[in-house]
Amino acid sequence: MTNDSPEEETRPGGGGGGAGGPKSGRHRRPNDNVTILTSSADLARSGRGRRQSGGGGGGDSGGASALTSSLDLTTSLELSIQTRIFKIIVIGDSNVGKTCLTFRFTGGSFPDKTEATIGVDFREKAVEIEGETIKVQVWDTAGQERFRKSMVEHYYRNVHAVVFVYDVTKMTSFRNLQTWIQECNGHRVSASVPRVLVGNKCDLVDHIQVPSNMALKFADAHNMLLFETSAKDPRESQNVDSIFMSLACRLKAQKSLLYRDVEREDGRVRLTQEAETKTNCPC
Ligand SMILES: Nc1nc2c(ncn2[C@@H]2O[C@H](COP(=O)(O)OP(=O)(O)OP(=O)(O)O)[C@@H](O)[C@H]2O)c(=O)[nH]1
Repeated sequence: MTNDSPEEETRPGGGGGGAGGPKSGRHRRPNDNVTILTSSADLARSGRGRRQSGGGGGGDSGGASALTSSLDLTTSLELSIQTRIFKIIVIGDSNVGKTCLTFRFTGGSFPDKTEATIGVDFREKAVEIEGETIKVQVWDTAGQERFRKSMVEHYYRNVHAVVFVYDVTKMTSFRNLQTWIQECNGHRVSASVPRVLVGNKCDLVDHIQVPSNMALKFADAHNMLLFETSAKDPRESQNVDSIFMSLACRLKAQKSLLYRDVEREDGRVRLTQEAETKTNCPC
């Protein structure tokens, strides 16, 4: 808690480790076709956000005004419904930096001060991928058992992607990943839900306990991509973005879970589940 392309299935190879330098191609940076809209204001500006409806115009007759309001409302409804939301949960031991990573992605900075997350904190960011605005809803979960036990069911319900985080300077946080994965599996998260592994605090180069090759082996064994990064080091901010953007790209390429299409029938709006979507997301 603060005070405050689908990813290709082929895993890039190579070694290398600490923050800052080239990361052996393990994580990919967002392609130029991917735009991050930093706030809900951006969302509105992009023409996809909610529009204000109602409020009669100067010379309109009552009927025309009502019709305009009705059309505005329909348009507004369509636009808001058409924005897909991807729920991504961030899981891992207490103190590994889950809050800081989510803060870096959604707020673009490193929080001055953090406290243990209680339950869950939600952070959201609108991003544009191949011309579509998508809301990435990040669930920053509590690492401490006592702050999470009543919430666990909610974490995994309708989740679209899972980010497992460990602290590269703390071997126990890496060893505990097994438990986090078991918990995730225990909540019947589908195999089609993408998972990634994140080693955080790479800026602490003199204190690294988890070698990159060990983490890579673990990631391979669990069919996950590995990102080694730092929420603190501003030079790593693009890599932090890449964690979430790669997932968003991959999710966009999959069948949508939340997106609903709007169909009109006799002037009425009908909501239907979206059919399979095919994209060529370049991420
Ligand atoms: N050096 C360094 N410190 C970090 C980094 N990320 C987080 N921290 C520090 O690690 C501590 C814990 O960070 P949080 O983001 O609150 O950890 P958390 O995983 O959310 O913890 P819980 O809410 O208890 O689950 C804080 O003191 C952060 O300042 C990083 O990349 N580098």
